[in-house]
Amino acid sequence: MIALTIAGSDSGGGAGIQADIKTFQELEVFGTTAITALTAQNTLGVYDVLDVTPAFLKQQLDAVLADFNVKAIKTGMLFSAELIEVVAKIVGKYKNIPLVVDPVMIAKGGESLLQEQAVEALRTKLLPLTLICTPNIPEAEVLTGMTIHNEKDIEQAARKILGMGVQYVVMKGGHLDGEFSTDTVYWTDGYFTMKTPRVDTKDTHGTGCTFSAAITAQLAKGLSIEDAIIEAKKFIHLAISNPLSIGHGHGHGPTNHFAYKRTLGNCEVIVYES
Ligand SMILES: Nc1ncnc2c1ncn2[C@@H]1O[C@H](COP(=O)(O)OP(=O)(O)O)[C@@H](O)[C@H]1O
Ligand SMILES: Cc1ncc(COP(=O)(O)O)c(N)n1
Repeated sequence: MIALTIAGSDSGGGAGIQADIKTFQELEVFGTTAITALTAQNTLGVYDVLDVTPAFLKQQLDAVLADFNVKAIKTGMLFSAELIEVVAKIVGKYKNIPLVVDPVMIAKGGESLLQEQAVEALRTKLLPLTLICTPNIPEAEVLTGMTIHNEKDIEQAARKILGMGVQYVVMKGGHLDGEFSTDTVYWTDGYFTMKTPRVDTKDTHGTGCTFSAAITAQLAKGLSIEDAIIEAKKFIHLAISNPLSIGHGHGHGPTNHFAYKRTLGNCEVIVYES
């Protein structure tokens, strides 16, 4: 099975393209890539960003899609409106390949990974092509212009994002408080909720990338949309709850991409169906 990630490189290895390939590998999916930008980054922050030209991103996408039988595609850091336009134009020609969009905007350290002017291109060009979009709460606020305080707001924001052309929205609850880290999956006429215990840690660098890469890998392997998302929730919970404790310890350390296989995917996800 082959998957493609269109994302930024994280020199620190915990997020971005590196997190995606490690996750694909762990799930026995062959990873191909189209890199949008290089970041000079570690557990303490992003020090610099160097984006590729739209023409070079197109070359990478054309090279991969012309040769490989790609079964699922994900996007991560897309950085600019120009790069989003290239992705939408090319991915739009492959409507049969499921597209997972992680609308990456801000790194855990607060640095911007998406230019402000690019949000509109994300909304209008890419979201209409998207099977599954995985915003965290701050990203959902930017996409919808809403302020999210409670479950009712989460549902309203999700419904707004569905209105932008997305088929399934996974509203991630990593940024909320509480005993559980709860994500809710919405589609036009239903939703379900997934809960795993919240791990008390600041080593959450790359959680969103890893989660969306795991969904993409499971789709590439042929799982249903619901099963792919639930299996990915196990993957990310195990990755967060088996810490690697690397880096200097003052910042956000990476999650453990080896944990899923080592624990045989052994993790309970509480699922409430609507
Ligand atoms: N401390 C935590 N304990 C358990 N699960 C978490 C924790 N933080 C995040 N998650 C889970 O990790 C996934 C990514 O969520 P989140 O951290 O909100 O994304 P992002 O990296 O985009 O900010 C979600 O499934 C979320 O519930
Ligand atoms: C290149 C790159 N892409 C994405 C993220 C976001 O990481 P997270 O998954 O923690 O939101 C990042 N820090 N760097």
